[in-house]
Order: sequence, then C-alpha cells, then structure tokens
Amino acid sequence: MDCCNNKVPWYKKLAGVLFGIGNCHGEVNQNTHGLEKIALIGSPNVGKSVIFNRLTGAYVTVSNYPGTTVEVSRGKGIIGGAQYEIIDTPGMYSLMCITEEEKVTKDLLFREKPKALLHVIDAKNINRMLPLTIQMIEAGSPVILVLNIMDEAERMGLTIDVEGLQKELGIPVISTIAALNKGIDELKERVDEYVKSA
Ligand SMILES: Nc1nc2c(ncn2[C@@H]2O[C@H](COP(=O)(O)OP(=O)(O)OP(=O)(O)O)[C@@H](O)[C@H]2O)c(=O)[nH]1
Ligand SMILES: [Mg+2]
Repeated sequence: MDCCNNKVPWYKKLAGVLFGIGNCHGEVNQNTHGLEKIALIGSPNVGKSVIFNRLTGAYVTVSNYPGTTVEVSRGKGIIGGAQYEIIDTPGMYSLMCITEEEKVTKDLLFREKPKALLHVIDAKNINRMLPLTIQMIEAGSPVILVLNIMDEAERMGLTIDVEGLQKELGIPVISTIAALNKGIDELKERVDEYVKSA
C-alpha cells in the first residue's frame, strides 16, 4: 500500500494521527466513531483477519498505527443488534513489547480499551499459545478465547475439552473453523453475552 501520498490535506493527516482511525491517505472513517471496540489479537497466521472479515461489513479501513509502519484494520460489525468497531491487530507472540507489532498491540489495548479481546489461537498449538491468554487474564483484560483452525486439529486426531478449558480459565472459549464460516454465529452470541454481562 502506498502511504506516501503527499496530496493528502494536512488536516486529514492530522486527524488520522490524532485519532488513529484514518486510512493511509488520511481519510477518517466516520462510521466507527464513538462505537465500543472489540479487538482481535494473537500470533501470526491463526486466522484473525479471516474472523475480522466475517465480523465486519463494507466499512473497513487499513491504516498505519500512528507513528509506526504497523497496519491496523478497523471495520464496523453488528453483534447482538449493537454496532461495534472491530479491530484486527498485527500478529504477535506476547505483550512483552519486543517487536513493533507487540508494542502497537499493547498501546492500542491500553489506549482504546476494547470491551472484549478475542484471543485467536491455532487449535493445533494450544500449549504454545495459551501463555498469552493467561497473561491477559492476569492483567484483568476482557479476554475471550477463540480456538480456530479446529478442522486441522481434528484431522490430526486432537480432541480439546472446550468446557474444561473454559472452567479452568474462567473465560468464554469458542471453537471455530473461520475459513468455513463455522462457529462464527456462536462466537457472535458469546461476545454479545459477554459484553452485556460486563
Ligand atoms: N484450515 C483452516 N485454515 C484457516 C482457518 N482460518 C484461517 N485459515 C487460514 O489461515 C491462514 C492465515 O489466516 P489469516 O486470517 O491471514 O491469519 P492472521 O492471524 O490474520 O495472520 P497475521 O495477519 O499474519 O497475524 C489463511 O490461509 C487462512 O485461509 C481455519 O479455520 N481452518
Ligand atoms: Mg491478519
């Protein structure tokens, strides 16, 4: 994406920098202004963007997070009859702020205070990815765990005790096959319940 368009008026660029919601051409997406936020976070390649596309409609913007080269996508989604700004963050492994992506995600969560964080993990690699879930639960974040790529996990013969995991962690756990649109309706229902009970 070309982010060096000098024809963008200064005030649009400023709006993008101040609010972090414009695209790289400085166009501010008015449609998500003032909406409660739901963020997708997790390691690279776990299906965050596929889930983002399932949850959002036509109004999607991609912008560089202010002051960085890291891209963040934002779109409007309707869950349980309410409109939300859905945020797709770059893949990262922890909130230790080692990579620029990790710094952006941590800063974004801190500044924008989403109502729910959907931690998307690859169901084949639960052990490797759960530490971040636990880190966020311990930090008091509103985490929902999404076990995606369940089709491949099942093909490998893995069975996951979703109920048990849910009880153990004390947070909602939902399994999905986002690529096939499976589990997305349940995910929306659980997010709706979670946000309304918060
Ligand atoms: N088999 C299978 N593949 C999936 C599923 N969900 C997503 N994928 C595939 O996984 C790959 C990565 O999906 P993305 O949505 O780009 O992953 P991401 O988490 O956004 O990755 P980053 O943006 O790099 O952090 C794509 O090829 C998807 O088609 C699923 O449930 N099952
Ligand atoms: Mg992505």
